[in-house]
Amino acid sequence: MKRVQTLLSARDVRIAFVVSRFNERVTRALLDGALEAYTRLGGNLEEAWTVWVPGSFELPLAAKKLAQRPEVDGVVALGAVIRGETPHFEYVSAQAASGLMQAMLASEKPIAFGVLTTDTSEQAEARAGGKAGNKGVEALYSAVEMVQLLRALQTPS
Ligand SMILES: Nc1c(NC[C@H](O)[C@H](O)[C@H](O)CO)[nH]c(=O)[nH]c1=O
Ligand SMILES: CC(=O)[C@@H](O)COP(=O)(O)O
Repeated sequence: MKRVQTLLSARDVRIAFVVSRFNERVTRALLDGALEAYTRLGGNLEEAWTVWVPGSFELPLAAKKLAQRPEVDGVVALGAVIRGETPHFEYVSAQAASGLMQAMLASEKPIAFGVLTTDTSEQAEARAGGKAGNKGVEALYSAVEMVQLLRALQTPS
């Protein structure tokens, strides 16, 4: 049985970060976690793109453009969509997720989904470095692992 074993390392993995400015206090905490994890894995922040967009609805377009750059191996997309009084939450969160998936498949580069979709601000803060962890860190780990996996799969066995 063929298997792929990857030791998580970002030493030669160039990750770009795209972040929603909406709910910036939460999204900056997601970004801080992701950048710290990237550094811890050996990533070079000096060469890393960090791009801000108005909201999560705009993440897919910027993520796709970054993924299409030859010097980018993978993208981490970070946002916080917090339910309000109207169905707007459903549309923003669903299209952000769908758009990022389409961007990943079109670019054939990993685009990690680090977008919180919560009912309350408290739930969002708990997932951005609080008691429920940091989804930005999880998204970074996913992006690095997928870059390494795709490289292994492209290497003749
Ligand atoms: N309500 C939230 C938004 N709304 C803004 C949209 O993402 C978009 O920027 C606007 O509709 C203009 O196109 N965005 C979030 O990221 N989080 C929210 O809670
Ligand atoms: C997710 C959203 O767009 C939300 O913040 C908007 O709030 P509201 O539904 O009260 O307009």
